[in-house]
Amino acid sequence: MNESIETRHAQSPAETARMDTEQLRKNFLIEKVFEKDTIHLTLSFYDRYISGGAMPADKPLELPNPDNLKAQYFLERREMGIINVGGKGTVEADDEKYELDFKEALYISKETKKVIFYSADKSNPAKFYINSAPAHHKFSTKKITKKEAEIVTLGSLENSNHRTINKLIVNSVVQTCQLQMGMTELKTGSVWNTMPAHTHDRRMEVYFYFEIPEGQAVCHFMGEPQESRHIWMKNDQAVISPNWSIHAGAGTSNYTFIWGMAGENLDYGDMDVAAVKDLR
Ligand SMILES: O=C(O)C(=O)C[C@H](O)C(=O)CO
Ligand SMILES: [Zn+2]
Repeated sequence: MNESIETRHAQSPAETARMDTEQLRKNFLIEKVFEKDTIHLTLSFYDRYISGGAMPADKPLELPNPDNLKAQYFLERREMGIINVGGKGTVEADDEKYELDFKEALYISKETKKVIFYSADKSNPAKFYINSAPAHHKFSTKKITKKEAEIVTLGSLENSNHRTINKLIVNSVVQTCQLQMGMTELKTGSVWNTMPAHTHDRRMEVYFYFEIPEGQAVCHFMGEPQESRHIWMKNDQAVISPNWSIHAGAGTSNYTFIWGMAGENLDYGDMDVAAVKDLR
């Protein structure tokens, strides 16, 4: 089997507050995103968001058509965002080929029938991190590099949260139905992302942590702002954040993460901020 799709049901804040470590991890953590010559996908019932990874090495990998979608093909009613977090690779979307280098992104429009993933060098395979949401309009497929991204620098070294937010798939850069994706890079010495933390009832979100150095980890905080829980994350793992949950993390070193979200609007700034002094 070179593909898998797992489903995750939506959990309420009250259920989540009663979960132990194992239950939290089972419901929200996505432990395995990348495996050589395999596509792993997780379908969350928060906004029917799909996240996962494709890592072609010895052979190209074709995007499957999971039975859960009951569609003629994966993107019949969906759009997709991809960010390469590995070696150089190519994504073929119908008859167009897009070369993606490390940290380059691709938005693929609804109604793209065939998507194939290739690596340029099997000894340094591409790792295509994939997010997908339901879509109701066909926009244009577009490659996005950091040059086209909207870039914002936030935080400070004094607050251990100096970071660069690369907004890659946002409505000022590319037209999408509901998908937004970007990548936040923490500066050396800064460990906190997304502080002050926030929720956004209008959208769910998935965080994918990478560039965590060997032997280090990130402690991801989730839950309602006054009822928080934590999940320890290793390199190349993702975590689902419900609309009602904060999503922030502190690492034992600096690191990079990809955020992806979908829901009611395309307004990146639409956040309900939880002041640090009020967190519990
Ligand atoms: O470090 C940050 O701050 C983020 O990257 C925040 C995410 O982009 C986010 O949560 C958007 O809603
Ligand atoms: Zn958010």
